[in-house]
Amino acid sequence: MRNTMRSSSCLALYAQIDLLTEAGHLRRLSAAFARFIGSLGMESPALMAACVLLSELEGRGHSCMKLADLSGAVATQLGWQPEWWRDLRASAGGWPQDVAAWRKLLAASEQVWAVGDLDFDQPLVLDGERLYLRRYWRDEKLVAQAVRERALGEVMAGDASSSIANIRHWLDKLFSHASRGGGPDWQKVACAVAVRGKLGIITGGPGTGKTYTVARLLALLFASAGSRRDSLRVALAAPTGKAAARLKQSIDSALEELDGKVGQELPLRELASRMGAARTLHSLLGARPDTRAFRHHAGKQLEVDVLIVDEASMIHLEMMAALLAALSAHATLILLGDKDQLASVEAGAVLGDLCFDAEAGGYHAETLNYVLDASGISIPAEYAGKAGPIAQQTVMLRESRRFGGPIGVLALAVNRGDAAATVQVLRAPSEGRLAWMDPALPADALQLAVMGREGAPGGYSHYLQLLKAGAPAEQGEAYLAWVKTLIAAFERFRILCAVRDGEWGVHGLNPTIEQRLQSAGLLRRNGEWYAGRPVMVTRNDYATGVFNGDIGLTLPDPARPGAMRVYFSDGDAVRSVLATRLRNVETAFAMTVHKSQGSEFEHTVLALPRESNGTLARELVYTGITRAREFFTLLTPNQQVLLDAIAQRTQRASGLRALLQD
Ligand SMILES: Nc1ncnc2c1ncn2[C@@H]1O[C@H](COP(=O)(O)OP(=O)(O)OP(=O)(O)O)[C@@H](O)[C@H]1O
Repeated sequence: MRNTMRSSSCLALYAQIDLLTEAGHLRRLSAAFARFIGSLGMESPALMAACVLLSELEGRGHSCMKLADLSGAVATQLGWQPEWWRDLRASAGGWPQDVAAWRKLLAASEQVWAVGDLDFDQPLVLDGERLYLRRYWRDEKLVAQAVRERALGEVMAGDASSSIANIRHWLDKLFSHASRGGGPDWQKVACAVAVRGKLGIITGGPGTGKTYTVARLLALLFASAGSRRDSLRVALAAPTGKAAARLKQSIDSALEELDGKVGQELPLRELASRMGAARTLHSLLGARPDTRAFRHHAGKQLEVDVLIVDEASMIHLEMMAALLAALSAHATLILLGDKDQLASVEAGAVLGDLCFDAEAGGYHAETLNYVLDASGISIPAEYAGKAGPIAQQTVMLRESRRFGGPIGVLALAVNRGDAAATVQVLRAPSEGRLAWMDPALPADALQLAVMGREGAPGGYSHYLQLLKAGAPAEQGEAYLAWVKTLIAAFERFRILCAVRDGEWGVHGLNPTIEQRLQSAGLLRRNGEWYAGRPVMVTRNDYATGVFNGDIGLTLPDPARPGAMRVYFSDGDAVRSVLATRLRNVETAFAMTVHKSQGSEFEHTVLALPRESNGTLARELVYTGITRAREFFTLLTPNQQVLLDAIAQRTQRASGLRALLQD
């Protein structure tokens, strides 16, 4: 009886949810989630609608839903058409008027734990004016508490004055040059700040020297470790294998160069040789098949003293919570990343939240005095302020060493949201560095794939011609050297898409590029696994050791005539898997901007779709542009989509920022 009554009040809503799901506007998961919550207690249409919206927002990376957004902003966040929103509201019958009414309704629901009330482990959590899935609420609390404790914790153990003198000695040695722009040397400041506590956050755009700085920070940490120097355990990690390999390579070469500089005083080369390979966060934490739990956690922490994590913008909330739980209180955590890049695909915008004050600085007098003593640098008064504890341990690098020229200017204009300047840079002469195809046709993308463009020739022919020239006759090392050359040539060019579906999405472009390369005589497709097929792994596979986002090239197996293997670059090494063993892969001539994070290509092409779907934002365009090392080409079938994207910032609902600032 109760069930029938319960369901009948929600019949119209469920019918509407089903319609929206069938039309592809809702994830099937969202409807199932709402029904599941409904099965746990009294169903009310407004609660069920809130569940559907919360689940949709989670799918877009939001860790919670602000009740204030239920008056309409949610529809914009989801990129919904006005009529979908209108129909959903109408089918719910009454829609709570305001935040207070929503709070009252949710707090009275037996499926919701209103923080402060008795906790029955309900699946939904109402914290102030935000509604959460319980695990995200828990993760936000954990991350906030752990980073605050680190930032507020012990600074400068031992005899502080002698420690500071030692830091000053080493910083002067490691940063013997003057800052180029005449302003403070933020790289030196970043090292001083990071070495004083258990948390250091270094953010900055591409080429601002994050890795350059962290190599010096590492030397400084060794130098300040005193008698513990020889046993200092340092681990390097990043969200993807590729980013981890890049981090390791850059740190190794920077330490090599520094070794000459520091001389006998610090056996840097020897200390660095004990560091081991950089790992993905999954591998560092000990991911296990078929479970979200890691081998390392609060009860079995990582055995490291210093953990350096690159590309931190890609770390999602759940991963950051797991990482912080697994890191002991005595260990130093250094996060590197570009706060303005796209946030993780999964929920959370952790680096963005942590770096909220990074641009302004917001340094307390205590921080300013410490930096002056430890580095001799007087941070200008405009960066003084009253920001929270995390900001005191955060430094933004502001001068790009590598990323000057038109691409750098374009990235800055987009990052500022300056549409006029963006169009101006795109239209200005750039000696071939930049090209803007507007309005673009899919044929332009195909042409770029086959031969590049004027000023940036090649496209995918770079590696396909090498492939055509053939493998060396010998197997073994000679074959692997050839594979490495091919992978490096493939990595020179890439087409990035803002979306997955449609003619301008990866699903549309990949098959047409394949066909075009074939008709140009650059590819010989004979079946699914043909020589030269680039693939991206779409799901972690522990059996074959390949992970979501890994990119490999399909090539003949030299040991087995007729068989194909997929070769993945692994730092300096190459590993391979028999092609037929790879189950979750897709062709990767075109890939999404999201998946391109942590990679750079000599020539990057960014293709925007014809229609704005409301979710394209500035961070996506900025991330796409900053994947280009030498040449950038923008394809816009409709210029307005670019302008709309630049005008829109990704605002992910999260309570983390507020928790960090308390
Ligand atoms: N202070 C400096 N003096 C001289 N060269 C520098 C300095 N800082 C950075 N560089 C050089 O600038 C280039 C870019 O630096 P680096 O790779 O560290 O930047 P990054 O911020 O880590 O870039 P990415 O965003 O690609 O990770 C490197 O070649 C590096 O050696």
